[in-house]
Amino acid sequence: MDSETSLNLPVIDFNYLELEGKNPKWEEVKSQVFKALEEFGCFEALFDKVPLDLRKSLFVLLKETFDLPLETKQRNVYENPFFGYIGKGPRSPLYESIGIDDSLVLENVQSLENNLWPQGYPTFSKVIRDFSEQLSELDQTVRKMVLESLGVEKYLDEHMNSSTYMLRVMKYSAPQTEDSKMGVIQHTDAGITTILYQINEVEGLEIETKDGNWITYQPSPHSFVVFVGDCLHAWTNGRLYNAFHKVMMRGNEARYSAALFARPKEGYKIKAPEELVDEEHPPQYKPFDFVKFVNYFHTQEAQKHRIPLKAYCGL
Ligand SMILES: O=C(O)CCC(=O)C(=O)O
Ligand SMILES: [Fe+2]
Repeated sequence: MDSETSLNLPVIDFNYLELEGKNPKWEEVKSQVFKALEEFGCFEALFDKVPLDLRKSLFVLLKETFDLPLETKQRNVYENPFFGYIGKGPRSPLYESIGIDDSLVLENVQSLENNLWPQGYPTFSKVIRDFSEQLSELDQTVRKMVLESLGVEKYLDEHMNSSTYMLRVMKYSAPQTEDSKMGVIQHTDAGITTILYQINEVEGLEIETKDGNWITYQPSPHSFVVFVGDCLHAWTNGRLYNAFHKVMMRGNEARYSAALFARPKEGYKIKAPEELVDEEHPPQYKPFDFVKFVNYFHTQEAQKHRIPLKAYCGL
């Protein structure tokens, strides 16, 4: 691939898409989605359904949230690596985040709200919930298109019902001159899909192509980045690619982002449907439980491997 001319993510327009029934626009977008996810493992989605007001409110709220005292944020620390507050660490000294599990359910967001603001802050919960719901719509559209493209839409209900969402909001502090610029080290996302929104227009996200070039994503208030995670890569028996990505900070402004992660529910075994396994496509992974895989993913042993999923259950 010519590294000078092709270093842009595919851009796919989800505006004016009719969701009901088969129509030419749906088919056109669907084929763009599948091609992008096969080749790049991700794409930039134009999706104006999320109102700009909501995005602006989210920015204000996240600044307020991360400006709270560390002790307040740390009231939300749990053993489970998905949940709650993750503070700056030796491997990612600029990064902090808060994970809100099942953030489409208002009560879940409210319990975080009450922890952060004991006097209450209903706008926080409403904005987080509404934003999560809008992103989940885009996610469901993409996953429906993937299953249709593979001719396995009969599994759509099972596929959707066996997954759950978490919204993670993130802040990357601006590096001081002598700090490393590393925001998040290169990784693939472990779950099914990720819909990422860069809240302020501070660059930083970089995505690796199959041939080892890095694309710098140019943030825009109108676009979201959709990623295939390890579980969808495995479920499609390797047909969809799971791209490495990382965050490198530059400049002197903090960066805020939010990501909706779809992941399999605990106890659900990820196994490629039989339709996707044949002589031409031999099975690539043993069936696995996501939670057990993530526990492995966080071990030092897993970190030695470029592709932890292959080390864990590759065939
Ligand atoms: O903040 C970003 O742009 C990327 C974050 C990320 O890759 C992740 O949380 O998995
Ligand atoms: Fe990621």
